[in-house]
Amino acid sequence: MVPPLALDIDGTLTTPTGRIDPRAFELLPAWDAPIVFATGKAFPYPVALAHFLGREETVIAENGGVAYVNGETTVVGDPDAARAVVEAFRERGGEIGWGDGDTVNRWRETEVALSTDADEALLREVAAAVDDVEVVDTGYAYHVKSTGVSKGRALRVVADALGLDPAAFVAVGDSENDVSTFGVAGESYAVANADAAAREAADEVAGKGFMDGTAAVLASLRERAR
Ligand SMILES: O=C(O)COP(=O)(O)O
Ligand SMILES: [Mg+2]
Repeated sequence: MVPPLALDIDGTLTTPTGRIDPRAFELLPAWDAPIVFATGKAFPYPVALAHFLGREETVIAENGGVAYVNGETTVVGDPDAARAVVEAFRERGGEIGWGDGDTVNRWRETEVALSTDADEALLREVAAAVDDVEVVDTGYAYHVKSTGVSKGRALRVVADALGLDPAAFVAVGDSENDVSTFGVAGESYAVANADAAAREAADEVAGKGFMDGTAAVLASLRERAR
């Protein structure tokens, strides 16, 4: 039996230019165990991915602020604290950096994400003055979120709802927002493009980056299950 998976999206299932790698559509629909899509993106993104892969919509969004399993949504964290930090950042001249429309934050319920073009030093300075709020750099965005919220915590909630031991999961990811997942899953892999925090936390670093790395991990898990 192949193991259940906790898969990060950006940097892990994508190409270096941020598209979903087409191999996701070959490898994931037939995976014969639960897959949890665990992302920093807002709730609709992993739901849509699962939906269009024909998988159960079992997802962790907003770095653990939102979890969805068996039709039930769990929301944790303090969005007001995160929004207050971003408001103070703006008052001091900072810009979120997504331009008009901002679909990145439109459906976000528990945290705020800023472009990597945003003034990181100013953001960190403003956030440091507020209790229980932190800035997480995924390489794709700066996330302003409650400190207690993490993908790993949410994975415990989701695994419990699925009747699985979190340690039964194999996790694959690429950045500091995956470190908590790696701590909860029984086995963890950082893809080769991963940041230092993810590489350090993972049981193994894949020889290849992005979906090349993830596909190799999945192939070896399938091989082992034979
Ligand atoms: O939204 C981000 O910043 C990163 O998303 P990810 O957790 O799927 O890599
Ligand atoms: Mg990622």
